[in-house]
Amino acid sequence: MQALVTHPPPVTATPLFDTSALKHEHNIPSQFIWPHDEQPCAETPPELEVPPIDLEGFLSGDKAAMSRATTLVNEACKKHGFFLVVNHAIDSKLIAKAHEAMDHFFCKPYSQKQSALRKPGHHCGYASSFVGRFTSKLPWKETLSFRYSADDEDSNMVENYILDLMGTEFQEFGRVYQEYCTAMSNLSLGIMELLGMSLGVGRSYFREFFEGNDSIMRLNYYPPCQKPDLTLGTGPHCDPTSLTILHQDHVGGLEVFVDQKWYSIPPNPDAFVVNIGDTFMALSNGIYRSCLHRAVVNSQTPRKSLAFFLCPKGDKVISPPIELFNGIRSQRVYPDFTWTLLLEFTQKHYRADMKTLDTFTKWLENRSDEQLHGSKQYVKAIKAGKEKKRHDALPLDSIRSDQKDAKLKYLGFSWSYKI
Ligand SMILES: C=C1C[C@]23C[C@H]1CC[C@H]2[C@]1(C)CCC[C@@](C)(C(=O)O)[C@H]1[C@@H]3C(=O)O
Ligand SMILES: O=C(O)CCC(=O)C(=O)O
Ligand SMILES: [Fe+2]
Repeated sequence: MQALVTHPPPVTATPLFDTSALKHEHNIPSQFIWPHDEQPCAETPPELEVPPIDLEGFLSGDKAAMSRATTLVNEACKKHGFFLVVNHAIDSKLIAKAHEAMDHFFCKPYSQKQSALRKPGHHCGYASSFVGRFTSKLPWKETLSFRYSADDEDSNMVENYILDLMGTEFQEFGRVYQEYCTAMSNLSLGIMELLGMSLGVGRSYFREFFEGNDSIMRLNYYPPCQKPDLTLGTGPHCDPTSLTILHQDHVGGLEVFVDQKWYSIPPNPDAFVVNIGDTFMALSNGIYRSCLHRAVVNSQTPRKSLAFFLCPKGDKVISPPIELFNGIRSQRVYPDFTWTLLLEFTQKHYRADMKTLDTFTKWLENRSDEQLHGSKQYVKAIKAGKEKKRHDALPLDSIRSDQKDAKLKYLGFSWSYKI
């Protein structure tokens, strides 16, 4: 398992990588070169055949359209956690303005973008190739991330954040993304109705769960790279968040891992790419899969993508509705947790990849043992097999299927089995 704590190298040792400055460089710094088995395919992989979901049809209440949409979403989310949404009613002019605003920011000199620099351990702000955060397998991208809250009292959070960060020159930028994030939040609630229906828990369950969402908007800017077969714009990962609504520009580069192979997702300006994240996989009790995906770069053209990461309020307990572990799938797959804790895990302890949720579960258990019994020595003794666990919690894999009601309680999360 990867080291849980990634200490950034001492400031003096951190070489300054501005991927935009490196776009013509043929001699790529080694920190950007990925291990051979993770490097992108030499040829663009085949396109994934994904039937687009007609959201307007579903929301209209037309029985045939609703049935088709719920069936397609159920199949896609059980198989790979990815689908396309069309007829989404998002104004194409707003999408175009969001892409233009992005160019306005990323074309600024590095020194100006640096004023928005992400602070260590925090997810908001500007990052370039994540220098100082990771020491290898650096992503070939620049990003700008900020929070969006659907609560009324925070109705201008995005606009105010951007104004504070970048000044009045970016006032219009802030207005565009305030409007764009509000549109994404409303779109995601419609998709939550669809997911609720497709899982058989009703239209309102997940819609209500995410009404007051506290989400993340991320702008991805991928400069050209002269060694696109050795680097990655975004490495293979599952989003730790609940649902991602992504709009990619005309360039292409998003790839999804299905049936042990990578597939490319061709750009479609009229569609949003939607993928299930780790948190919704837990909310579905593992019935829907968190989508494994990555982004490749090219040697000619910058690529941009707008990613809206739907997240619940930080303190809501991530626990599946009982209907999802009271029948066919009789056991809980993941423990209760909060998004605040999982977000902290990805920002301070672990680089999100395709194993984040499993690693997080183990981290929670170890952390709870330490907290419960207050000693690292205890955990070390457990690991050395010198001591039995002094509480009724059993590791997930040792739960016997005949257990009627094993209550496993850890600090920070709890789960119970009703079999
Ligand atoms: C909560 C988040 C962490 C990341 C941004 C959002 C959702 C996706 C995550 C990420 C993109 C997964 C791949 C690794 C990562 C470090 C990245 O390449 O940006 C992740 C983001 C992050 O931790 O900043
Ligand atoms: O840029 C893309 O197409 C994908 C980006 C992504 O997966 C992410 O930001 O989580
Ligand atoms: Fe992602």
